[in-house]
Amino acid sequence: MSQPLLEVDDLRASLVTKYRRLDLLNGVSFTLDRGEAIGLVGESGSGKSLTTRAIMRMLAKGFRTEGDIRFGGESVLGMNRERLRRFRGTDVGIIFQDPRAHVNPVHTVGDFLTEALVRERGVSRDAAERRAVQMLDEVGVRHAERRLKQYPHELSGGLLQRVMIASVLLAEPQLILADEPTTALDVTAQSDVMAIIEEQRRARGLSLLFITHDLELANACCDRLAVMYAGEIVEQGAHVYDAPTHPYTKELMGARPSIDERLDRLPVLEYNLEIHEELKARAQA
Ligand SMILES: Nc1ncnc2c1ncn2[C@@H]1O[C@H](COP(=O)(O)OP(=O)(O)OP(=O)(O)O)[C@@H](O)[C@H]1O
Repeated sequence: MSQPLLEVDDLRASLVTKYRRLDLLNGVSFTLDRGEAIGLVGESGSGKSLTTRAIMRMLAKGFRTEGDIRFGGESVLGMNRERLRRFRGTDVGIIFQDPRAHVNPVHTVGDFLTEALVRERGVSRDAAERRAVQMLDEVGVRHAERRLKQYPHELSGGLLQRVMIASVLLAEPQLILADEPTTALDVTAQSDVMAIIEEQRRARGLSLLFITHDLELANACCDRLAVMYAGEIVEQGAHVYDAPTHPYTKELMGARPSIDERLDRLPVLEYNLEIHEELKARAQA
């Protein structure tokens, strides 16, 4: 069998202060193959974001990380500063919940999209702009050339999230890490943005680590689910949604929104049509 792209093995994170030690991740283990999507699901505070920050070595000072994280067989915890920069900037693309918190408000969309290409890859400004326009087009941003001249505050949240997706794809990563990428958006933008991430990921054969509290959305987009509770993965696999075994997963299933709400939120993709048809039939029954 080929080696997984990402291996997380007995990951532990604790916050150590002068007076106490808080164990927040208690032995998280999972693997992600090339081209595979895994949904890391759990309620607020279960440890999803800490897990992703630990993978990216972005935990704040005071955290102690133990365990093993390998990317393409290489230890992430052993990466030197330069390698870590490439890991974060090129190997892995991160899409965050709130795009506004991750763009410089005084830089244009064009500057944001072309900066890394020009500075890190030596691409000429003209060529970088052409690539940016093409990528915006691919993620469904119309009037792309005009958008390059605009500032983030001139764009809606959904549009800005598409710009973030374009910027991630321009770096040609192998893994996309999406941390609640649609939570801050309105319902229509949510399903559009998720559909774009999914289309692009599948077209490019990328792996996806999708962090969400939304079990249904994760099930619609991912090959496997891993359910987190209190800093641990309590259950994982391809059949978690259809046949949950852990009481906490069953509880999460019970807390799902109504069928109508669920229909609105799911991205309408070809491979999801079956789920939509089933939900519609149940709504009409
Ligand atoms: N800097 C910190 N100091 C103290 N506790 C922290 C810190 N960061 C996270 N925690 C705690 O770690 C636990 C896991 O947090 P984490 O942010 O990973 O949860 P989450 O599942 O991503 O939730 P959410 O969906 O709300 O982001 C929570 O109990 C949180 O309060």
